[in-house]
Amino acid sequence: TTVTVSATASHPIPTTLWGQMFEDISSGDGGLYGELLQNRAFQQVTPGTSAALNAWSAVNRASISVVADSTPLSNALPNALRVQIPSGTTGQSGVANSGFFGIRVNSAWTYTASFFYRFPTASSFRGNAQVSLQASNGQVLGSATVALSGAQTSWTQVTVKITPTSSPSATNNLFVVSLDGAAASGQTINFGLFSLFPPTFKDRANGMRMDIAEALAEMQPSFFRFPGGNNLEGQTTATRWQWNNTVGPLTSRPGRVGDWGYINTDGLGLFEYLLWCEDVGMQPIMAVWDGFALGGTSVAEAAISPFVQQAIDQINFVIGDPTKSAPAALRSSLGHPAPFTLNHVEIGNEDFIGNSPSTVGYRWNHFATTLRSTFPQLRFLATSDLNSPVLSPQPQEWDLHVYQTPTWFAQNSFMYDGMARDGTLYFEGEYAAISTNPNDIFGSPADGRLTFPTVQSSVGEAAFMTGLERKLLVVLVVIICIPIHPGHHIGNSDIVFAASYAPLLNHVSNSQWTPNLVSFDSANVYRSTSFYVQKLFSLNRGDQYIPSTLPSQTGTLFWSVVSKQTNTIIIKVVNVATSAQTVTFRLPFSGIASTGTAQVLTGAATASNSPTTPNAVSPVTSSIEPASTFPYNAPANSLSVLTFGIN
Ligand SMILES: [NH3+][C@H]1C[C@H](O)[C@@H](O)[C@@H]1CO
Repeated sequence: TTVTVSATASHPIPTTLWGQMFEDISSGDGGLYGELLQNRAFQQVTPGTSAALNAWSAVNRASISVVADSTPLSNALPNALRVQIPSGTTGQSGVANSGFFGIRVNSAWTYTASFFYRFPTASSFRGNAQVSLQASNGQVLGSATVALSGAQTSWTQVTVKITPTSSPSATNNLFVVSLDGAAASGQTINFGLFSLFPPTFKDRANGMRMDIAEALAEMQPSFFRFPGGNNLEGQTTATRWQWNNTVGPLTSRPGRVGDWGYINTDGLGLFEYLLWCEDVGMQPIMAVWDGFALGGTSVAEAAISPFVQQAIDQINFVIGDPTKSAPAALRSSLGHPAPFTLNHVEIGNEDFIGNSPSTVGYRWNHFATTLRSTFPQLRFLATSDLNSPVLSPQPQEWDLHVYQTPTWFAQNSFMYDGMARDGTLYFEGEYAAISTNPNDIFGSPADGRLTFPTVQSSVGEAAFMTGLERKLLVVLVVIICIPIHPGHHIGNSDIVFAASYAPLLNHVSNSQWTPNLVSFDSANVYRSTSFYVQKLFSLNRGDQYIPSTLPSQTGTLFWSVVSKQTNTIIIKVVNVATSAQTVTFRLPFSGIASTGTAQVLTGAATASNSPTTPNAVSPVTSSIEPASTFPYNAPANSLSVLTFGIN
């Protein structure tokens, strides 16, 4: 295959092209969000049930139960953990939390632990609670003490620091709050809102788990879509994600039953998402709920305006003027008086699911009409099927999703070339090769579903991504006597402004969806082969697109050429075949450097990075010798990023 590369760029590469899609799908609580305790505040549980005690256990004969406290910690957190220390107990007695399928104990870290407590009945008890991290055999790995008083009948919070003395490799450790059984014999204490945080990314209070945050930041994403995805929608209108329930003190956050089968604490809330975007250098692509819940209910047209108002308030929390808007004033009071960066707001999620198409017409109309007139500087994304039904007002931007086979992705890198050129922009908001079975994309692993990305699925995605990066061949309508300046183009600009793999992140011990870009357990982060593809594209995105001979749409070799600051050329070559192939580039540039680098991701088609083989496949860097006629031998199942200087 010979590829002729143009001497001049045709388009700028949108700075937002590569980024991340996030929702809490075994990825927020117990994952990116730094809180290490599961069910820390007994949110959304039914007192007296065993489910209410999820992740909690009694230590040394204490009797424990979740109660609806007669004087609740807050309106948002009505439940308390009642602990009764039995009479005649010797040794430490109390409660233990097992975390999210484990708790990593690291002696290099200082943990911050806290809880609220009150004595429902005043007592003469004065004594210490021991707050500790313990191995499963009871060995104390780190601990601190805090004085409790039986005179304390109203809620009060205590906080301690714990620096473990060892770093066991085992993660089946426990967080324990206990009292001396003899001293506390017969005492009853109510506890609420426990918390255990390790150090966080950029040391943010209520922040992100460092190793996961660092892995995500390593990809240098330019945007972050949140809060969903399905998890925006709620199974019912009442359980939808509501921005105002996710901001302010944790005692004001009731949590919600999420859309992936577990309770969300909403400790990772709108303000944390926005600070996270700033910390990583991403702009938000923020969704607002648009009147459809996944259980199938749509808000009636006549009842929709309060929900439109809630979306206005959510947007004003992000960008409003604190002197004019209460939500903006709330943002300011939380420490961010300046507006956050926000350019794109998505209205709903997947408004093609179930019966949502039957009501998306009026729902979109009300949300888009009102929001566009309220915030003319923002662009709003539709997420229904493209122009089906036809929406009014016409969407400025669409979020399209595709989950398919590796072969589909390899053969559909021209998907956007046929899109109408009418100024509409596209966000490929969710895409991933998730199954090798075209007849059962969303099936089980036994039926072709991937548990982790494989080299084959990742390379298929890479082929597709060369198409996202490539802009439509510019059809230059030469208008007589209007000189076309080199580098300028008329008729068409890039139409894909953003793309993100989905889902981004999952806990391997409790997945709701596979495969994912990054996986983790309580102590490790697993970067998938698709993560490396995303990272290679993101870190080598260049700033100008350079046209070249088009690949064959159904071939097995794909490429895209970009330039960076005019003096660097980056060629991405994808070979989805199971044998190596040579592609010869005809390079018209002057001053081609004699050496350059190749970063190559390749391996056996079914190879994956996983907990058992965490580093099976990662990019390997070697040198290349580019020239005006430059043959490159692309390995089987590979993405190669070739970089060299020109002048
Ligand atoms: N069903 C997928 C589509 C939806 O938007 C996401 O929540 C799911 C996983 O990425």
